[in-house]
Amino acid sequence: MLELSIRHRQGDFTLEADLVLGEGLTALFGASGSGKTTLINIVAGLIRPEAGNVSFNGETWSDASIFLPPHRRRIGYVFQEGRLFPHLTVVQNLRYGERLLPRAERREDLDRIASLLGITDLLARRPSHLSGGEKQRVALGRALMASPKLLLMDEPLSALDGALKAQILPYIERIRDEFGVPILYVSHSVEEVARLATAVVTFDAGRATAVGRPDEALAIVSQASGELPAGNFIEAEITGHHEDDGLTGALSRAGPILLRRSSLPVGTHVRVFVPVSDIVVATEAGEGLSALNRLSGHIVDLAERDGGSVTLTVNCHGQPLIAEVTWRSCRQLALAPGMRVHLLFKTVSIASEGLFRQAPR
Ligand SMILES: Nc1ncnc2c1ncn2[C@@H]1O[C@H](COP(=O)(O)OP(=O)(O)OP(=O)(O)O)[C@@H](O)[C@H]1O
Repeated sequence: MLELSIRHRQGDFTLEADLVLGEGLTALFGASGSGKTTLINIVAGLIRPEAGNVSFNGETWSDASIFLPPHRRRIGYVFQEGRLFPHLTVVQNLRYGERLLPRAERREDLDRIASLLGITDLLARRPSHLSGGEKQRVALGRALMASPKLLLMDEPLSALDGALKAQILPYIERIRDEFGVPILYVSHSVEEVARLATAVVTFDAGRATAVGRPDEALAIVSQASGELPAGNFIEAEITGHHEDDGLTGALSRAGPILLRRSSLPVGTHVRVFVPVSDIVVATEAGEGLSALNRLSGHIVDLAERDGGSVTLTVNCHGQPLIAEVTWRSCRQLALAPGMRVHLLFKTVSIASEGLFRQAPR
């Protein structure tokens, strides 16, 4: 567990963070210049914070009198561009990762890591003979070879194009799921956060805030980034594939959901993205509608927005969902906090890119 309570000023900018981060992958998300890299550098021991403490699993890394240098923290660091050593082969780059470790502490097996990352056939090559995606997989392998207690990834995919990113994401998922090493992951991409994060910290002008559940954080993140329309991320588990009509069923806390046919196996945990604008609010469960998805819950919040609309937050059995209606609909339906409503959306509102596979729980 990483505990961080710090304040650090650099020029006109001040970073403040009071965080407790556990297992899994914590995404650090925020606008450019909001302090994500500064936080990563403080954790890595590259910056000593002006005030406060950093500790990991009970060991103090930084306080008023202690400042552990980076190599004593056992951290793996993966940068935007892999920063491989050009004169070393892939296998030598991987071995370099463990050079600072005493022999007795070398836990990682090179063959296992190479096979996990799909780089076994590349071991004899030099970085100049690798693609961008292959280089980044080697960089991940080198970080793992150091048997790190914590992995820091600072936008590891941002230098890659969309297709390459999609190839690397499953490897990062495997690291998250199979290594049991906590990961701090800086990203500007909602898609990466939706797919990878088990926790989210948002950054706003130097203020770092842990946001409760990832699905709530993602609603904030997707709105802030403009990358996706405002939407809901519903956590669900694939329950079955309906061969007769080509649909896939999933079960969320809010109830069953029908998706377009997916190739994900039964039991897979997913986050399902449903755009706010695709949700229809009804006070009665009507018949004769084509929308296959009908979830119900109680209104917990009504917030007026610019442009004559109202944002509703509905608690559907513990799954918060956001919908937007016009003021006119809000008045006509007499929507008010505490009222029970039904939320309808079409299966086709869930794009195949809006289905994000999750770590098993
Ligand atoms: N050495 C420094 N001296 C003074 N100001 C600095 C220094 N390093 C960074 N800053 C400022 O601190 C702020 C936070 O920078 P940081 O790199 O942590 O942001 P970030 O959220 O990682 O941004 P990006 O997403 O663009 O990488 C910025 O306003 C930056 O200009």
